[in-house]
Amino acid sequence: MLTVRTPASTANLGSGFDCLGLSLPLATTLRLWPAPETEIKPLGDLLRGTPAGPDNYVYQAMEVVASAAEMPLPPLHLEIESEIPLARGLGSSAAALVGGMVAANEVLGRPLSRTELLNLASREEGHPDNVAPALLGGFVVATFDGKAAQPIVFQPPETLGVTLLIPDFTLETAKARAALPSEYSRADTVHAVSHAALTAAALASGELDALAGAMQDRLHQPYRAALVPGLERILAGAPAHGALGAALSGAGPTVLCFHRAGGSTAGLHAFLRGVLEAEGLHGQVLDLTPDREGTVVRGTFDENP
Ligand SMILES: Nc1ncnc2c1ncn2[C@@H]1O[C@H](COP(=O)(O)OP(=O)(O)OP(=O)(O)O)[C@@H](O)[C@H]1O
Ligand SMILES: N[C@@H](CCO)C(=O)O
Repeated sequence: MLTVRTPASTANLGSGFDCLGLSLPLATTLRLWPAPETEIKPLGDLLRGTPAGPDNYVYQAMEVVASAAEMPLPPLHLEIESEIPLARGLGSSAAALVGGMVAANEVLGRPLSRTELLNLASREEGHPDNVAPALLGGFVVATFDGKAAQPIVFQPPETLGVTLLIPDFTLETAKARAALPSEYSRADTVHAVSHAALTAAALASGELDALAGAMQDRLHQPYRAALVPGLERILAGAPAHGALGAALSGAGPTVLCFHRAGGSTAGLHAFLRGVLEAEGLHGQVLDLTPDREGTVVRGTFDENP
């Protein structure tokens, strides 16, 4: 049996819109083996409602690789399980896409390189900031010119912890992107470039006290605040409650706070829950440490379970 495990990811980290991403330890897991006819089984509560046929996003990702490699997929059994809540800003679509692509590449005997897989996934997603950490793990800075992605991966400091506030409601990325303006002033552009660069430098150097200032953003968060009740209050108040910095995770509605790993996050949790309750919303607050491995493949397609 072939098993492919692909992590969740948080993109943007403030101003690093479409170019910064961090891999997180929740994962989507695919299990595949040969079968007389193709069968697709999404399992578990989080995948309820996702298609159990060839229109499933994971299988569509597999077909993208088959088409690029000009090789047909054999009939197969595909089980999909996920710990990543859908449409919450935690890279569920990137994990499904990258997992499916890596799985197809394994099934077909690895016709594509990792670089080719990353380029294909970036083209499908439109930007590399979730797919690159989903494939490569760790913290990724990546550009994308519409054809090829150029990633640099490094491991975040051991002292970096992550707190997520994951609301119960969903927000499709397409809707959250539609809320953004198509043009920005020079001042906002300079603000974005400088803050994204400073965020990357803070994470690369371990100068974590710079994060609160570095993670300021004028590019997407102000426009998405209307779609995420409580966002502005959290971004303004989190540092006073122990966060090193805070940002909307990807397209939202999850909000990400960094904290010092090993330190108490009780005050931060109480603050985040208080904002959620004040907005009349429900959700969960989770402490995690970054994923460092990216997509992991185990076993082979030849072995039946
Ligand atoms: N494991 C999966 N199997 C099938 N479809 C999936 C799976 N994971 C995600 N999807 C599809 O992707 C959609 C969510 O993608 P979307 O880009 O809106 O959000 P996200 O990837 O969770 O968040 P973000 O891109 O902001 O991090 C789901 O509604 C579903 O259609
Ligand atoms: N950079 C993307 C991440 C979500 O896919 C966005 O914020 O829209």
